[in-house]
Amino acid sequence: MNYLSTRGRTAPVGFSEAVLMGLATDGGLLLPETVPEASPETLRAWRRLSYTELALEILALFADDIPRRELDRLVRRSYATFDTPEITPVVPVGDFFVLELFHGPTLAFKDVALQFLGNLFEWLLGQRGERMNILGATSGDTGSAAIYGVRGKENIRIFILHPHGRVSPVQALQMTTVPEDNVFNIAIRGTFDDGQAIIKSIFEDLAFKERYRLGAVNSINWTRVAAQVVYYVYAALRLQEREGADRVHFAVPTGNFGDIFAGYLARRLAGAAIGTLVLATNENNILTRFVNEGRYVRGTVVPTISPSMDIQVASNFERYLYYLLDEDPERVTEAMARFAQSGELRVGFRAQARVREDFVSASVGEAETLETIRRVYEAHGYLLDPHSAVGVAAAAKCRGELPPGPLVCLATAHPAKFPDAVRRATGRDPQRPPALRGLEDRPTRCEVLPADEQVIRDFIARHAAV
Ligand SMILES: Cc1ncc(COP(=O)(O)O)c(C=O)c1O
Ligand SMILES: N[C@@H](CCOP(=O)(O)O)C(=O)O
Repeated sequence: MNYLSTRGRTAPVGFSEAVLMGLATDGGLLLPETVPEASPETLRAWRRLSYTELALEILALFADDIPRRELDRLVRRSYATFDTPEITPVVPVGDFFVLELFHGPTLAFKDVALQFLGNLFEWLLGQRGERMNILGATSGDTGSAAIYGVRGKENIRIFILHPHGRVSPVQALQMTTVPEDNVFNIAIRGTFDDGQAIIKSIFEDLAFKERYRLGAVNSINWTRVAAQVVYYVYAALRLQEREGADRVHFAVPTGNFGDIFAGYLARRLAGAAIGTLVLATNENNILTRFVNEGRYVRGTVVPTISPSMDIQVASNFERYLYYLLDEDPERVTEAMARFAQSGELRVGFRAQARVREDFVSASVGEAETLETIRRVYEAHGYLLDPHSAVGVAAAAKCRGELPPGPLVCLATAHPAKFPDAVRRATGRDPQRPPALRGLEDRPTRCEVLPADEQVIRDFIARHAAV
């Protein structure tokens, strides 16, 4: 399988190169040259597979230059760190289902891809006798999941930028209490969008990227998306088996558009099993406005009680745009340049109609999020974190637009990562799982720096392994 850039000016590369390249050399994002489609017979056979077996089948479609035995070993090792053999259990809650994606080491959906990517990086670098300095930006969850994915790995150092004071206290502690000296935390005085813009700009400086052998852990990296496709297919097949459902709908709390883009690809891969995708946003609702009005207009980031979704410029939107603009890299390049300049991007009526076929969308405010946590807890004894609650609330708003069939709401983080919001909603503190106990008692390491690209470059130059 070859990977192409959304901007068309990077020579096609194989999977391993794509993993190491991260951002395409022309500043675009890598995509497989064709999206594989599973036949009805294959989907039926996949129903019998465990999560790890299914992950192997799906990842093998994308990672075809990794020997299958090695891929199998990497997949098993990655998911052995989860606290349930189901990896991503599908749990009934009233008249919908929750897909619990928080059973990995840092209690958020990011672990599903980042445990795998950490092991994959280590293996690829070991094969080549190379080292890597990872550079990432986080609004709270990618950071700790990436750090836990590579902590202590010999040939890797990791630099994570998070917005100072804009992640939850638990998220900050998860990142900054990791003692391994290959981990560097940087709290920038700015937003996640500032951090993401800085890292993309640094990756675009190919001489710097090459000199410091920079790698990406954000959903810039194709592996992130590929590994997230698995749980959509897994949940849909489980419910087809258990409920006799034809098609399963998904509600996805969305920020950087990585998770729902994985859902979009899962539907292309397993079209017969996956129905409508509900794109759920908090007050930072640029994507909802795009789906409902066809205009993608950058706003100011508003801090919310679902801080990991406090994003205005959604990185993976460019990957979706590539398909929307008929896989024409010139049009994507032009559209992205226009957006960078004016902060606005519009698509025509035909494209808008396609968007409406791909997604339904609603934006959810703070009061509705809290009310959803309270209502679901009181009615079903199930505690949602505020991000997952945005998904559940948006799905309720869009219910009339969904054809018949089971609805699965993605639970993207454990409620204990956001105890303040949960307490406000329900009057009780979520129980802390063992992974979070004692965090406050550990020493922290973090550098607070301005959101300034040159300052970040200097920091990397001082601490990177070359
Ligand atoms: C808990 C949680 N939910 C939802 C999201 C949104 O996911 P995405 O950025 O892939 O759209 C994030 C951040 O990525 C998150 O950390
Ligand atoms: N919400 C994310 C933002 C970064 O998204 P990514 O999927 O591109 O890594 C986070 O928790 O950091």
